[in-house]
Amino acid sequence: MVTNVPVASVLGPYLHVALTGPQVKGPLCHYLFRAAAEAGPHHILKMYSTNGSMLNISPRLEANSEDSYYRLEVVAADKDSLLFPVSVLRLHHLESKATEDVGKTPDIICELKSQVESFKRKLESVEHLSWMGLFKEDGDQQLSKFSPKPLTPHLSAQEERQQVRRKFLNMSSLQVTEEVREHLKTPIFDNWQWEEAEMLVLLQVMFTDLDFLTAFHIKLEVLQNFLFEVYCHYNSIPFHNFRHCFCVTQMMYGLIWLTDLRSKLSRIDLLIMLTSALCHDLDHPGYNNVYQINAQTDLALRYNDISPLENHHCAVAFGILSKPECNILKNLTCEQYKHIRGGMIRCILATDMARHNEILNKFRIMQPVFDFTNKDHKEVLMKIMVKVSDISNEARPMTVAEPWLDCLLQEFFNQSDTEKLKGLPVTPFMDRDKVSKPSSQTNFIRFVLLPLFTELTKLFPCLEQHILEPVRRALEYYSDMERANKQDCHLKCCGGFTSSLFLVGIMSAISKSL
Ligand SMILES: Nc1nc2c(ncn2[C@@H]2O[C@@H]3COP(=O)(O)O[C@H]3[C@H]2O)c(=O)[nH]1
Ligand SMILES: [Zn+2]
Repeated sequence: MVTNVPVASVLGPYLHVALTGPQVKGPLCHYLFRAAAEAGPHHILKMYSTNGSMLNISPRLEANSEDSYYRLEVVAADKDSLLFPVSVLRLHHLESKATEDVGKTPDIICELKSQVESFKRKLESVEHLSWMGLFKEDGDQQLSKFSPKPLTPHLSAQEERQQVRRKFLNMSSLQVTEEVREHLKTPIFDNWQWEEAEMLVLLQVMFTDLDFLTAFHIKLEVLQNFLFEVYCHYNSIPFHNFRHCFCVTQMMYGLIWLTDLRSKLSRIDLLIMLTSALCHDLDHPGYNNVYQINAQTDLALRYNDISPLENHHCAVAFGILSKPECNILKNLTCEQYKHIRGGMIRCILATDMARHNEILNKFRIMQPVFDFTNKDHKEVLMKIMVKVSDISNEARPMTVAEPWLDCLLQEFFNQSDTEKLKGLPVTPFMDRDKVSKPSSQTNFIRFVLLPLFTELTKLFPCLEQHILEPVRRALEYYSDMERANKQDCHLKCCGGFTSSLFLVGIMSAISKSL
């Protein structure tokens, strides 16, 4: 632990720090050494400001005063632990052992337990987002829209899924009205009003209305098994969940109709795009590639740090397809299967944002001479279509898009909290202490969405009104919000800082491929 303290820490700020005992002062590294030595090699240090927010331990920490001392805490979790479950288990173990030896639970263990519980509550609650104005006036209503449905207490996850399956199978797709079918083909479709079983029916409608069942001899029952397994393999996490999968697939479906791709690409390529959208985030754990690599997770080890998540999503997809009762590709020729497998792997791996510039630049070069009969051109277009669908929330009406941003930030903050707790590098644009909702979005729209959507709109000018204009309106909306926030002195500092943080963060992720 001590040897991991960066050399620069020696030059760190002069600090007033409260350790467990009295308040003391001196350079940052002094406390790190002292606390690390006291804590032992498997513990993690956390630093808090006087108002209780967690700080990055770094030489750039601001020097403070006796009135605004920092608090340094030791967390009972080691670097291999799965954070809370394991640390809580360890505490229980420690508690029972200490109780056996001493006859009562020592104060230090009570204190540690209450710290773990309080941090756990902080991670699980979404109220902390309110300080950034994350919720509009009717916050409660919105919260209920995007927060996961509470499980019926007596139902296990398994039973709940079976209930969804029964509902799904009992609902005939014929019940989906013509009006809903038409709506499903547009980016203004409101995903929040549908429950899981209904989303499964709507996915079934997408596959049937594109004639995939007849073209590829897919039995309805097999399609239903496949869709249900896909649903089961998304996790209940704030953003990368089954509803996100539904949205991305629905946007892909909408784009296919809006751009009349049915007349430009083969049916098999459309199947690749829709199925890739459906499977692109399967079994997402809620922690991104940077985390996987820094934390040396099993996924990073398995895939040698190369797009670990996207490789995993793809492997899970083909795992599902390997079950005969779910295999929608089983009646295809070997040649067709190989084509679809290759296409899906390319499309799903293309959703790694570290490859964003590489793929967008390829598309830019092809743009002036784009040829729908050219294999390379088609492959890049298919990747671009999946990428656009994946990050298309802001192309939706504001009432649909905004709750998605809240969900995304919740997942970001969960990750950065964990990074802090485990002593890993903190991903800057995910840090709850540094990021604000409008600055995160204005930067994402300016530097990622507009360049990508503009390029696709050059090929399909009709998309201007459907995806470019709403994104421009969203930029105005968040720019106004940013300006309003800047009138508040505290947020002014955060906002300015966040812009540069965002750029450093997202651009370093994006430029990895260059
Ligand atoms: N700030 C911001 N980031 C987004 C938005 N939509 C998608 N992203 C990011 O783009 C990434 C696309 O790939 P991931 O799903 O891994 O993670 C996604 C987020 O990090 C958005 O609306 N705002
Ligand atoms: Zn996604």
